[in-house]
Amino acid sequence: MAGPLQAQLPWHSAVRDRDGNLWLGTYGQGLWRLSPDQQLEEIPLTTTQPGHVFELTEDREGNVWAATMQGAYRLRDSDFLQFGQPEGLADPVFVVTQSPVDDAIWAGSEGSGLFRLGRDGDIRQLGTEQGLSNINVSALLVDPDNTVWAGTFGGGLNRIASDGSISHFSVENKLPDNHVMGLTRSRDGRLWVAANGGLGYLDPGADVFERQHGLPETLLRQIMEDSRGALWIASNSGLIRLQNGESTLWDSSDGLGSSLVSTTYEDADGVLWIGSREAGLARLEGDRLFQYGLQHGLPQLSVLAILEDDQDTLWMSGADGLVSVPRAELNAVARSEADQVRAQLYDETDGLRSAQFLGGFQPAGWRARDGTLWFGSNRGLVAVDPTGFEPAAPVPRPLIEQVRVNGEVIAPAQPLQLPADAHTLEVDYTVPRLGNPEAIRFRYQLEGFDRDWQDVAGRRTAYFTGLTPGKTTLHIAAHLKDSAFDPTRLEQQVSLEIYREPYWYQTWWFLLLACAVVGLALLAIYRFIRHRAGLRERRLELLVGRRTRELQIALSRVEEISRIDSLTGVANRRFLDENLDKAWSQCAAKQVPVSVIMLDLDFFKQYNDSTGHQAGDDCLRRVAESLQAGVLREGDLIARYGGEEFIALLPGADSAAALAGAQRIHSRIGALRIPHPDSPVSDFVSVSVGVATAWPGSAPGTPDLLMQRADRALYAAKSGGRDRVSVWEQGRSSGYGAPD
Ligand SMILES: Nc1nc2c(ncn2[C@@H]2O[C@H](COP(=O)(O)OP(=O)(O)OP(=O)(O)O)[C@@H](O)[C@H]2O)c(=O)[nH]1
Repeated sequence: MAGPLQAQLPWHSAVRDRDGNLWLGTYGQGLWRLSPDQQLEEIPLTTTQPGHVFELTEDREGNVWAATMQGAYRLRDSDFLQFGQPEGLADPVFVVTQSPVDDAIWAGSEGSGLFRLGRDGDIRQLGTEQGLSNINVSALLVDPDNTVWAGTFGGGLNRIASDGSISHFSVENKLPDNHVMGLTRSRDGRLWVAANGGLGYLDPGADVFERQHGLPETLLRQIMEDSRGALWIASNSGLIRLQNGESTLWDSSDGLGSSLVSTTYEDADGVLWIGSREAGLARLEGDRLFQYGLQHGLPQLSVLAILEDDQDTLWMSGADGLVSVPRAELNAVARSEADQVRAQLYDETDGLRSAQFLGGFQPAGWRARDGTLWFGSNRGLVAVDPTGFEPAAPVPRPLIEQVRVNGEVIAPAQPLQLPADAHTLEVDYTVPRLGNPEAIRFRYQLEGFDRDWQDVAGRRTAYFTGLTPGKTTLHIAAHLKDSAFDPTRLEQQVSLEIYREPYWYQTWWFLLLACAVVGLALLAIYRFIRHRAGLRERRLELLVGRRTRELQIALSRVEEISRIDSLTGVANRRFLDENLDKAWSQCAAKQVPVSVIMLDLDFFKQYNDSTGHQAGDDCLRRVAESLQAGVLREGDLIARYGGEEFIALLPGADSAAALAGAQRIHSRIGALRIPHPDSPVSDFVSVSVGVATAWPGSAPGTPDLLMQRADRALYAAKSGGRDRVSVWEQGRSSGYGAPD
């Protein structure tokens, strides 16, 4: 420390910062800084009060903090050297270059003429009073002999000799136009001038400009000679290459994003970089043109000056700030090896007085011999020392400052317990970073709520409504505004576990219960339906059974009806016919005889006539009853054969048995003693009976033949006098029991 300093300053506090500066806080005499090269300067504090500095400290980001009566001051060196009006220069600066002889920086301003910044910090201004043709200096060139060429906007070209004398060139010296935009000296010694509407050149030693023909009629801005000797001219109609007197134009039809080309730069590999006012950066390698845009990671689309530092990083000034991007990354994108570059954008939040740089004139930026990069901006000259450029301090983990539920502040516990009626949740967070808080960007994501990270830029509150009950986690991440957000960088994230109580109807046990109740109800409904279906089935079965039985009864009734004679109740003729055939075959099988008794009421016509038809029916019924009742053996069949004629079928009965049966029948009917007043043979109803017997198993014959024989025997009984029994015999029928 300098000895006298102690005596001069009543210092009260001190701190040595990371750059070796000693900061001294005094009582009543403000804040002072002693640089490592022993330069002492007062650091102005914006206070009207006497400068009492009680305490000094440096934070981990390199900010120096001074505690004063009026509060705390944060003091921080800008990463940029700036020369504007406060430093004795002018705003705005169009062009900047450096003398190759004395390293002085020359700057051309709009409205304030030309400035020279000497290495000793001396600033000299040249205006019309010093002989400059115009105070809008729009093009600059310093020759190796320290001759300065200053093109102006409207006042032609000034040549400032090393002795300070100024001479003018204008359209009178065949300058293409008095609005000069670009200046360069090609390797053959020619001075080229790009002007509004044309290109001209001044050969060494000549006093009159020559016009370069064959170029498009447009606003020409900058001229650059590349390593192969071709001239490249940035213009408002595209990029023009002039080689061997021939011009070639690249414009938007060739893939350039915009035809408003503002600048060009050739890198060490011979690749041409093209800046445009509105469409970003393009890269031309041979014939291959690649246009970069925002999608490739460029933070802005205006590129007004392109410079390169020793680390092969391109620095580009634009309307929204200064961008740095490694050239290798740009190459990788152009070769499809990467999608995006990692670009840094510097603007007011990084300490720039204005982020609006100026371009279109030559040179809009200049790389000084010490590697410093100079740019013209709206607020003066900006110098960047890329080597001393500190990378941005890493962004620390965000901090949760406050949590509000339904507008009420609650303690931010882990996990955060929220009541069931938590309708709104607000979480305030920040990053404990003391320098440039605007450079921090935030994102957050609520698990199960946000599908992706929400980009909330600089907002430091997360707001949620309609939180679902149960557990979730809020993740909050911070990153620098220029660097791409990387969700895997957990060291830049903080997480807050949240548990929202469910309402009783949202609890698991209630849901379980509800499920069980619904399940049981469904089961009950199912069983009820099944029970009903079973009942109906059984009822149907019963019904079907009953109907079946009824049907069977009806059927058997029909069957019975079909075999019973309705008047007398004995079998009818159809049934007899069926049974006759059956009895015939059975008797044949058993080798037994079969007999038929055929009987007919005598003079029944007369009976009907004398007693009436009803009495005739009754008579027939009584005869049938008598036949049915015990006259025959089991297996015998009585049938009404037709009218007043009956048949008795006697399987197994031989002729003797049949005759005996016939006689029994005859006697029983006679014994009924039914009066027959008109019968010539008896006073009572009588019958004539014919009997026939056959041996189906041993003698030839048929049932029909048996019936015919019985009929013939009956006929014999009738013709024999009636009221008698007649047996069929071969050749004749014999009569028995006829009344004499
Ligand atoms: N009341 C009544 N009469 C019947 C029935 N079937 C037939 N007859 C009558 O029986 C009579 C049969 O008459 P005929 O064939 O001439 O014989 P018949 O008078 O008995 O004289 P013979 O047989 O020669 O003794 C007819 O008058 C029929 O109308 C019946 O079901 N009911």
